[in-house]
Order: sequence, then C-alpha cells, then structure tokens
Amino acid sequence: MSGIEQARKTAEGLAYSTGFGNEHSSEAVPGALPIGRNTPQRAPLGLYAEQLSGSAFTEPRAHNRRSWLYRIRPSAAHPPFVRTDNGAVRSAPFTETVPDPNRLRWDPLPDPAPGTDFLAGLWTLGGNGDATQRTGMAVHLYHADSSMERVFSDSDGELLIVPERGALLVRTELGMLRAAPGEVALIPRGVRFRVELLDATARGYVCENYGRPFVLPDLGPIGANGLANARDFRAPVAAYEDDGDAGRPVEVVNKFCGNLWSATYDHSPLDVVAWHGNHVPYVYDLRRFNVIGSISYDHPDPSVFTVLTSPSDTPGLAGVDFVVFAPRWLVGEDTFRPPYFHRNVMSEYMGLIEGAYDAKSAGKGGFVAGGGSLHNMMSAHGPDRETFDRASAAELKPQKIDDGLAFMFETRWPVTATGQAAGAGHLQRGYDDVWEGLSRNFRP
Ligand SMILES: O=C(O)Cc1cc(O)ccc1O
Ligand SMILES: [Fe+2]
Repeated sequence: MSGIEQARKTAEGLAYSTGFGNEHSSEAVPGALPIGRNTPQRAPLGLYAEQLSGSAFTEPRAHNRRSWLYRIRPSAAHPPFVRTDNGAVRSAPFTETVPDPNRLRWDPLPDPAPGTDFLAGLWTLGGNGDATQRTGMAVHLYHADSSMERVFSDSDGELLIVPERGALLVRTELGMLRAAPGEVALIPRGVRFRVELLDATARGYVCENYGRPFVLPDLGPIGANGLANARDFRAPVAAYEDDGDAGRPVEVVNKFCGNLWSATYDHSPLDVVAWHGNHVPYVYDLRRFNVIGSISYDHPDPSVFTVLTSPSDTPGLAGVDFVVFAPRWLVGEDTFRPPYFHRNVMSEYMGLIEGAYDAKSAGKGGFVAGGGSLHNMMSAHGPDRETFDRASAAELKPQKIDDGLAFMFETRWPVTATGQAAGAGHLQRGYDDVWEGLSRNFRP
C-alpha cells in the first residue's frame, strides 16, 4: 500500500470530540488519563504528565487555555536546537519592503519542486506586528507534493490552515485531523504536528496569528445561534506514536521568534497517550457556516461572515478576523448586491478556495483559486468594472451564489509584503486595470 493510500485509510476512520473552547478529554489506552487530579505521584501506565499553556496561568477563566498531556517521554528530554534554514518562511516584524498602498494581486504559487513537504513549501507573503510581542499576523501560502516526516511546532502563534487543493492528514500531539479543501484546521501555539498528504499534491493558505487565540465572534442581536456554530468544531481524540524502547531519530523543527530551529529527537514527540484541556487543535467545515445576510436591502458589511476572530484589548477591534464568503442567497431589493466600493481602515488579504468571487472576474489573470489579493489599509477597492456593469444592470430576482468559496484574513494593521512576494513572478502586473473604464455617468 502506498504512503498516500495508508494515510487515507487512517484518515477515513477518524474520530473527533466536538465543541469550541470547551474542555475535552481523551485517552487512547483505557486508564491512561488520571482521574481527579492532574499530577498524581505516578501518572497512570508509567506516563509523564506535562502541562502545555496557551495563556498565562492567571488570565481570566474565560481566556485561560491549557492542556494536560500524558506522554511516553517527557518533552523536556531533548538535545539542543540549532538554527536551520528558514526556507521561504518570514516573520514579523516585516521589514524587507515598505508597506505598499497599492492594490496587489497574485496568481497561485508555481508547482513545488519534487520532494517538497508542507514546511519546505511554506512561503510567506507578508504580515504585521511582532512575533516576539505576540502581536499581529502573517499570511503564508503552501504547496507540497510530499508528506512531512519531520515534526513542526510554532512558538510564535497559532496556525489556521486553509487547504485549497489536496486533503491533509494532520497528526498532532493531541491526535489526528483530516482537513480537505472547504475545511480549515487550526494548530494552537506550540502544539507539535506533522502534515501528511492524502492526495498527490497540496496547496493552500495559512494565517499565522501571533495575537490572542481565535475565538468565535459574539453574536449580539443575531441571538444564541448562527454563523459558525460551536458544535461543528471537531477536536481530535488521543492517538500516539510509540517507537518502542529503541526509539528512532525524528527531526523536530520549531519556529521561534521568526527563525526555524531543528533538533533530532530519539523518538517521536507525538507520543501523547491521553490528554485533557482546552488548548486543542480543531477542524471546521466551512460549508457548515450559517450565513446571515440582508433580507431587505443593502449589502451588509462582511463582518457578518466572521468565522473566527482574534480579539484585541479594544472591544470590536480584531488583531485578525477569518471571514468566509460561503454559498448564500441574495434577495436585496433596489440594491447593488456585490461588495460595494470601499476604503477600509482594516487591511484585507483575500484568497479563493474554489470557483469565483462575486466582486471579481475569475478568468485567467483574474482572481483565481489559489491566488490572493491584498487591499491594504485605506486602499480603494471593490467590484471590478465587469462586475459593476453586470450588477448595476441585473434583474433583481432572488439569486443563489453557490459557485465559489472565498475567504478573507482581515487585520487591524497594514500587511507588509515580503521581498519574495513583492518581487514574485506570479504577482499580477496591472491589477489596477480591473477598475479601468468605470465610465463617468454623472448627468446633473
Ligand atoms: O473587498 C472585498 O471584496 C471584501 C469585502 C466584501 C464585502 O462583502 C464587503 C466589504 C469587503 O471589504
Ligand atoms: Fe474589501
């Protein structure tokens, strides 16, 4: 059986524990999870107890995040990490280019060189903030044709993985997740994981969130239900790798304050037999998103499409929001239905998982799946000319938008491109032209 077939067989039978932000618990071997205490004098079955903290010990209960892991070897037993090649990974602060007020758009990444795993194929587009201050975010893309054999963890932030092509099997310390295009997977800060490919190639986007962990947005007058529902988030159940007494060499790569560091362990660190807690990875199917929109007139702001938000200390002001443009009905009367022209104090990176986006043409050289656009703070954007002309003249019958899945990472600070993104061959030259020819129609 090929590696891909084996991984697919494993992924098919995955079990999950549901809910968002709740306390989960799981044991892969009966009796592995201590009952009634976290650190018994001797943990069950000869395991080592370890706490993994995603928040300061003293943060309010509503923000407090930690998981207790019961593992075959303690994480502390490892050789020194040494710097390794950062590849195409860049981190905040982003200083390779100056922040650009222009609208920018990229075609998809070119195919990866043979033998590229998820980590080698991680390519940073840009970002903001400072990884050492736990502020801001980075936009990465990835392309891969090989499963990781090494293990990765990110001390700088949580990783929201948005597959666009190819399903992934993500083996984490807390268990396995399957994430296919249309789903998103989140790996919390510090959790070690390995990405295996379930298809021949994989491609997608990653939001690295240096700031406060993503949570579900408040619903206000929407009420107790809607948008992304908590019960549709799936955390893994415990699953562990046991290399026996002899062990085996496993490379572990850690992203720390912007650089990659590597150590070769004598065993797999994915050796957690039982765990409980709320600092957990999860997967969410974007097709489960309950879309709320206008049923009278006008185009609502896209904040109604927020799946996850990373709050700042200012109420309503997110470090970064993850927003999805999912299939929905448009029924607005006397309304220009696609996104309006606008200039936004927040900065918008948009990607396309499949099909088309209702503000942009999707043809070659347009906004295509795997590509992305960056509309930085206050930059003027909105429907391209083709969309404006079509939507201004359209007959306003109820209309189902179900030919695409787009998303946005919307962030409070401008996104500064990396040198490789600003100079990329796949940066579209002449993006401004999509707004050319919007004719003067003023007839006083
Ligand atoms: O620019 C975009 O396409 C994203 C967007 C969508 C929308 O429906 C309203 C505002 C907005 O920024
Ligand atoms: Fe916008």
